[in-house]
Amino acid sequence: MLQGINIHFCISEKPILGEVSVKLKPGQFTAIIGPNGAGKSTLFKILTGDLQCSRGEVRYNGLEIEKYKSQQLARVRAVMPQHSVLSFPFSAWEVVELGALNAPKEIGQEDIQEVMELLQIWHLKARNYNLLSGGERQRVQLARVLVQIWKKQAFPRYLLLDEPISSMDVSLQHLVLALLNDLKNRNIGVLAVLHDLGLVANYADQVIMMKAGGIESQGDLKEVFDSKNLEKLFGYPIQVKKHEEGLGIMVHSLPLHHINHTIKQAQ
Ligand SMILES: Nc1ncnc2c1ncn2[C@@H]1O[C@H](COP(=O)(O)OP(=O)(O)OP(=O)(O)O)[C@@H](O)[C@H]1O
Repeated sequence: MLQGINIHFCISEKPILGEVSVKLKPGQFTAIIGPNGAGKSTLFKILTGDLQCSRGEVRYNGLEIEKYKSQQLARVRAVMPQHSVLSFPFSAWEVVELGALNAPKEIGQEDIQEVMELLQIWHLKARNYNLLSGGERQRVQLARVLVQIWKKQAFPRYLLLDEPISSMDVSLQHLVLALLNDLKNRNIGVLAVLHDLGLVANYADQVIMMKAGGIESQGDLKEVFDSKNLEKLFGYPIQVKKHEEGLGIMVHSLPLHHINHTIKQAQ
């Protein structure tokens, strides 16, 4: 299990996170959602080890993150940050290959090709990464972290992704989320910061709802992901409904002019 226990984080004595505790189980897809500035990326960076919390602790499979050597930690968790800037003109292939540096030795060229084909970026392999589109770059970065954890291991592992599909078109978003769901069978826990509530509703098992540096609710999607909690979280009317023909869950936010109209009618 990946645990964040009583995490506090301050910048120049200003609290950014206060008393945050989260649990991420292997074999589950957990989404972190919440309004802008809620502290999602800060929590994400603390869980990955990129930031140190002021108080509290992070544990991977029971062991404190500080006790792992960097190579050991790379075997237990792979991280895709929100932005990855490269100062060298690496090809897409070379960027994905970087994931193999942190992977067990048996990862081969055929594994890298398999991952790139699954993410539909094999044809981009020789292209300069910096000149790719936003959605193409995201898939290359995703391929890099998938390569890192591609080979099955006996112990639970974790894949942490900060807004991994924000630049992708709708068809690729579904392709990627379905692929991430398949990783659950490899005893991998997936944690993703996501803004698209419709996708969260249909792919996540667990949800962590964050607001103002704290956790509003967390738990099974079926239990916490409802209109009432989402309206409270975002301060905006949001409807969550089951599709009439059983084709998943639909999330709908009314356009602002309809809301203003309804308020005026009620006055
Ligand atoms: N280095 C920093 N210095 C000062 N304030 C910071 C710093 N990093 C984050 N913050 C503040 O901490 C709060 C949480 O930021 P964070 O990036 O974690 O939010 P978020 O939930 O990921 O937001 P978004 O949805 O907009 O990406 C924000 O108010 C932000 O301005």
